[in-house]
Amino acid sequence: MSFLAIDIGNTRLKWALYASPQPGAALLAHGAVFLENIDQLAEREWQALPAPHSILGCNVAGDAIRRRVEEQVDELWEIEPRWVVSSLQAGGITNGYDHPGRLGADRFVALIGARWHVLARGPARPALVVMVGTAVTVDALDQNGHFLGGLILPGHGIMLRALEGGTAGLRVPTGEVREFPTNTSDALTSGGTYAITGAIERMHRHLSQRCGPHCPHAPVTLMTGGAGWKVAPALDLPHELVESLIFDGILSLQSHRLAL
Ligand SMILES: Nc1ncnc2c1ncn2[C@@H]1O[C@H](COP(=O)(O)OP(=O)(O)O)[C@@H](O)[C@H]1O
Ligand SMILES: CC(C)(COP(=O)(O)O)[C@@H](O)C(=O)NCCC(=O)O
Ligand SMILES: [K+]
Repeated sequence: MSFLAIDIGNTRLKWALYASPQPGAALLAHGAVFLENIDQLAEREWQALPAPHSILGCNVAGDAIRRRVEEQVDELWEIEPRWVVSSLQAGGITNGYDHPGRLGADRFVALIGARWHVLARGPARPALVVMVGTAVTVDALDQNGHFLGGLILPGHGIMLRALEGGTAGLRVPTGEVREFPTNTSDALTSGGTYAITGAIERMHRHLSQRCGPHCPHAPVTLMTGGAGWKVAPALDLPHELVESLIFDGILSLQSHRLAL
């Protein structure tokens, strides 16, 4: 009953083949390709994979990309991939967005993955769910699994490209994160990093204040996304890098679906 999970972001398509559609299932294979290379998935990354029994994906890169990925699946297997659509509730969370269907599917499954991690470890507690990708999202889940809301801000790459494009003097190599940057490269890298960590620290404060009085457990901060490792060292909060968070959410959703 192997299961293929697909996460399509605005920079890369990530995929993971599991032995079965349950959280904690054995990981058989996984990979990531930049979006410009998705038309080679069938003849490269997926070519030697055993046919999965089911496929569930989340996509925030638009319908054209989704159709191109479906063509790659069709080239290899007789399976219709299913795609996550954000909704009012699923996988143990409730969605407080004004229009629940408009929450990015990757954010939605990351929240479900975070809820699974929280409950797998012990008593229910709030969670701050940070995804550092093309964009950065900082989402707040209360101790009951209710999504309170979240921030969207530019990822490092977009910030730097915006600054390069909007100025004459900021085309410089990447620098280091410093408390008091003394050159352009360090100033840009530190500015971008602290914009991201500052937003995370601010949302952590909001969530702690919201849930503090009647929740014995402080929020847990779970970070994921391709650039998470770059930001984590500068974050002034206890946190955990969970590379598989989105896939954990997709697995949880698929297991609920099969349980219905
Ligand atoms: N191999 C890589 N090459 C370039 N950038 C990478 C790589 N791996 C991770 N990144 C970083 O992670 C970001 C993409 O992360 P990812 O989580 O895949 O984004 P998305 O989900 O938006 O597609 C890039 O903007 C870059 O900062
Ligand atoms: C915010 C995002 C662009 C993040 O995408 P990513 O950085 O993972 O490519 C994506 O979650 C999205 O398109 N959201 C829809 C709008 C919203 O969530 O409000
Ligand atoms: K993402």
